[in-house]
Amino acid sequence: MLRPVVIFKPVTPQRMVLAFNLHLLGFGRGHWEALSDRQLLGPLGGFSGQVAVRAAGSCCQTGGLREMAGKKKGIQLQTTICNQNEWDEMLLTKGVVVIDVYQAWCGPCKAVVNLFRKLKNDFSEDDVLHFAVAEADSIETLQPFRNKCEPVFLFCVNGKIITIVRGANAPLLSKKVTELVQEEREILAGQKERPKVDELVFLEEKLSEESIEETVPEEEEVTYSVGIIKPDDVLEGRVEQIKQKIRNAGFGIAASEEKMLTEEQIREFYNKKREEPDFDDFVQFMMSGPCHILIITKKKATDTIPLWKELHEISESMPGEAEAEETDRLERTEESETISNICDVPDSLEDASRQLAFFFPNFDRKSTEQKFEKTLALIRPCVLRERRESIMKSIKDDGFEVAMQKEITLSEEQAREFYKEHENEDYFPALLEQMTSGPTLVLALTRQNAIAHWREMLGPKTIEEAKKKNPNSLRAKYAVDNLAINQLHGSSSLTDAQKELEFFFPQEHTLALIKPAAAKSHKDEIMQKVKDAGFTISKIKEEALTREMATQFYKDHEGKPFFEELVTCMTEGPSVVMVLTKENAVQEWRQLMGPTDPEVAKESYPESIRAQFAQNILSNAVHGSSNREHALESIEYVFGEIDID
Ligand SMILES: Nc1ncnc2c1ncn2[C@@H]1O[C@H](COP(=O)(O)OP(=O)(O)OP(=O)(O)O)[C@@H](O)[C@H]1O
Repeated sequence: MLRPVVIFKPVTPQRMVLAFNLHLLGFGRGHWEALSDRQLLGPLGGFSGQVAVRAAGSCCQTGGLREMAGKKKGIQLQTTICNQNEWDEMLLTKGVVVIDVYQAWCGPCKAVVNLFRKLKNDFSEDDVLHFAVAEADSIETLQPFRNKCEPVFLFCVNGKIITIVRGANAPLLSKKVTELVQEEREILAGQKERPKVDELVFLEEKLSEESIEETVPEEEEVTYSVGIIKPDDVLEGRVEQIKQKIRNAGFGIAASEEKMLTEEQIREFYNKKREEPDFDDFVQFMMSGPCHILIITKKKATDTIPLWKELHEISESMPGEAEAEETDRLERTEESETISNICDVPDSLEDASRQLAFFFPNFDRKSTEQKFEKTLALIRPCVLRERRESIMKSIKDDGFEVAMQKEITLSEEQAREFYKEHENEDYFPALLEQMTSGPTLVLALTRQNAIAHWREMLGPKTIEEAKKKNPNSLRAKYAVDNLAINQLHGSSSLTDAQKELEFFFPQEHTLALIKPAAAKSHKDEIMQKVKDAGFTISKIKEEALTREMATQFYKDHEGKPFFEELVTCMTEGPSVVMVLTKENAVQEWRQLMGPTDPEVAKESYPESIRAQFAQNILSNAVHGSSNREHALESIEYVFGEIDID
């Protein structure tokens, strides 16, 4: 897994001294209580050899949130660790302790309790397995886990936190527990030496949601091959068509470069053909003009080389001329040319690796794999009117996701601001005129290497150059007669992309509230939806609204027949109140909430929160600010003047 979560460091002498002192002071054995339910909790004994549990109700916090599983039976499966002292005390426990680190607003993870109970039963004879819960906010050591939506399980073995599982991943939790308990058994039975394990140190930055989202998951691992597009195809302008064909066949293109190959490079790449009679002529031909060299990628799971070999066998041809709607034509084939005539590739993985190092010595696989980027794309007014569908198809076909989009007619002031770096250019007046002439489609596009890839699809900046050098590029294909301004824009660097995305999609805050009935029954599911939709939870608290607060929220409805009932419904128990942050947060949260009436929501937007979790129109699960001004007003009302940014 590439997810960077922790670094390792040995346990510090100070920690050991602290633990030892706590033990001397009587923390540990005296402070924890053993329970007599042997089946559930193991045999009685000294602290180091017994299940460490606290009697129900001894926790420093009370209330529904902190109800432990198993309370109904009068015993707790999981010990509650309330503060740093108790955390340090827990570290004295011998054996394996599985700690559910939770947030106050969502409580301990209920989904795993049955699994833990089963594991406890399975290993009841060993007395080496213990379970605990710890609220991230009340323990300094757990500071890096604060304000996270996902449950986190830490594994403490013999006083050291040695591993971590994120999410209520039952199979993984079960596997880890089983492995660790079995190892403990062997160690206790003298069959195995205790292995030297480093303790985990939690790093807040590395645990941030962003770093997780920006990292390519393991299953996305890719393999690489080098492809060469020959000089005649380059000279006759077929490079883009060939690349498109390669992408259509399910491959990615991580890099591409036009260059004159040296004789040595050609002989090296085509080494296998060296015995063929016309090999020298072929080498001369390859040196007759620039080639286009590609790094072709394929997800590892699908095995690059065999698939690539299959491509050699597919009898297909490329279309002749470039035309505006040629994406469709690319799909049509004339049965004459094999793909191996279009683009040459090595035969084996070993060759591919060698060629990659040979042609692209500086190519950094790791950084390429991890560059999952967002870029800004503009489709300008003239072309948007005529060719919207076809451009959107090219975007989707090339593996882009549209993360955000809006149509906007720029005012002259906005256009001047956006293009201020171009204001001394000859084309500036024409650009202003074009950008203010009607709606522009603004897109935030995501995929691996989005910035470079989108620019590559766009082609050269001027229409003249695009038509000459890359007639299949989008700027050439979608040029508008008599207009010198190209019709599509893409950010040129990561910094530009961030700046431009911020210009069109500024980060916004909204006030979101989970109403009392839903907070009671569906909090976890709703929080998961918030997280899945990519919101940052900038502030959160759980509290019962006063009538005054509820009236303030819904002041626009005062006097309506349902108003009193609405206020009652809003004050009948604790709500979860949040500041959600994202580009376009107000609108996106309202979209995720769904229509006011859950019956309508079920019809028109069944995935929405209200469709899934609302009871009725009054108790309709969630509330959200209706516009930016309301959002700022309500945020200040609930959280005071806060600096969220
Ligand atoms: N006709 C109605 N009958 C009963 N309750 C209603 C009715 N219309 C609105 N409500 C309640 O008043 C709340 C505020 O109404 P509004 O029209 O502002 O809906 P909304 O903007 O979708 O929801 P919210 O403001 O809660 O985010 C709704 O969430 C709903 O609970």
